[in-house]
Order: sequence, then structure tokens, then C-alpha cells
Amino acid sequence: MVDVTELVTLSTQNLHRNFGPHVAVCDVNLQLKRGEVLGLLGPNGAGKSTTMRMLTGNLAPSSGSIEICGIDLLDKPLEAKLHLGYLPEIPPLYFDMTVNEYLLLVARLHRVNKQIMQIVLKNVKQRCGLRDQGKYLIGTLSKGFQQRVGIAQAIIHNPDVIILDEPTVGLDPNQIQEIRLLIRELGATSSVILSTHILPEIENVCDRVQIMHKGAVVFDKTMIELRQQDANLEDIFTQLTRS
Ligand SMILES: Nc1ncnc2c1ncn2[C@@H]1O[C@H](COP(=O)(O)OP(=O)(O)OP(=O)(O)O)[C@@H](O)[C@H]1O
Repeated sequence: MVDVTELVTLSTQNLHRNFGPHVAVCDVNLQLKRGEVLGLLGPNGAGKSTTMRMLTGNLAPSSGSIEICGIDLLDKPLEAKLHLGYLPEIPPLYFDMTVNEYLLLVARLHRVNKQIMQIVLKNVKQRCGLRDQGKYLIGTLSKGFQQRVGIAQAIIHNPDVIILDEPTVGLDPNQIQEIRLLIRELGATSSVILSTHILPEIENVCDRVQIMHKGAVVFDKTMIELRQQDANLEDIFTQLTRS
């Protein structure tokens, strides 16, 4: 018999964040299962990045709780973060390091075992299409390749939960296709949360979609449910976020 709690990799209870009097995120309750790719949609300022920053331990909630693989993120941040990979809106890159130097640094920070280090580095570069870029300074790479390095740092330690804030922004159509395939591949074994403004991206890549508006989750359905109801995501989005 499968233990359902083992399938849940991330859960939040009444997640809330104010900036002074402004409510940026309001009572977000979320459960994510292993093997699930969740698309987070919302107009500018809806609260997506604030939510993701809280889920990754980069911003303290005003109230509420977050568990990653059953570990309380606020009580045991280091332990919980071992299970997390995060690509923020602006990738955390060092432009004066080579790709190899940077990925080695990130792998060490994530406590990747020394004995498997070279295999891990080779593997992540291969998955992210960076096989030939290892010796280049990150600052000299194109935007698309820098984005790939950003994704590589998020997945290098094989995390259970991967959070990607607009991962395909600034990429050309071929690169977008490759990154979408990679996200699907990641979603086969991990849980992925993906924020994007591109509706077809959600339709192509995600198993479930949530729409945020004014800090709250106003829509939550699986792609199967949407298809069964013959619902149009663009119409739903416009109706729910017009005001
Ligand atoms: N550090 C901050 N100080 C004050 N207000 C903030 C701060 N960060 C975010 N906000 C506000 O919180 C709200 C939610 O912002 P957030 O960046 O989470 O939205 P978003 O959905 O990610 O938007 P976008 O799609 O434009 O990236 C906005 O009104 C924003 O101005």
C-alpha cells in the first residue's frame, strides 16, 4: 500500500505575506505531489514571485507554514532546502566564473558527494545542453545559455522539489522547446512549480494549473479536468483577472 504522505513533496498552510499595509500573498494552501508539474499563472503583481520566494526559504512569510518532504521549512531551513532547487526570476550567476567553476561551487554548497562530483557535473551539463560551454565565462554566454546555467544550478543536487520562476524568458523558440522538454523530464521524478506568462507553456508542460490574482489562488484544476470540460485557459484567465 502506498503511503500518500510520501507522495506529497510540498505543502503550505495559509501562507500569507504583507509588505507594510499591502497584502502580496493571502492564505495560499498548496499541495504538490511527486511527479507533478504545477503551472502558476497570474497577471503582473499577482503574488507569484513572492509565493515562490517564500516556498524556497528566501522570504519569510508573515504567517502560515511550509513543509518540504515533511520537513518544516521555517524550523529546519537547511534540512528542508536540501530537497529544493530554485531558479529565481534573475538567475543567481557569477559572471566572472566559468560554467565549470560555478557548477562545482553550487554542487559543493549543496553537499554533493566528492566521489560522484565529476559524474554529477557531466550529467547536469548534458541535461541542460551545456556540454561544450564548461570552459566559458558565464558573462560571455548568450542569455539563453545563461538561463540554462541557472536551471543547471537548480537541479544539480537532484532535488525533490524544483521551483522555476519564468524559466523560458528571453530564450529563442528552439531553446524554449528544449527547456520545456527538460521540465517535463524533471517532472517525471520530482515535483516542479513553474511560473510563466505564456499560456501555451502551461498547456504543453503542466499537469495542473493555478491562477493567482491579487495575492490569492482563484483557480486550481488539472489539465485533464480542463480538457474534459473543454475549457479555454485564456478565457478563464481573462475572466478571473480582469478586475
Ligand atoms: N520587496 C517588496 N516590497 C514591497 N512590495 C513588494 C515587494 N515585493 C513584491 N511586492 C509587491 O507584492 C505584490 C506581488 O508581487 P510579485 O512580484 O510577487 O508578483 P508577480 O505575480 O510575481 O508579478 P510579475 O508577474 O510581474 O513578476 C506586488 O504588488 C508587488 O509590488
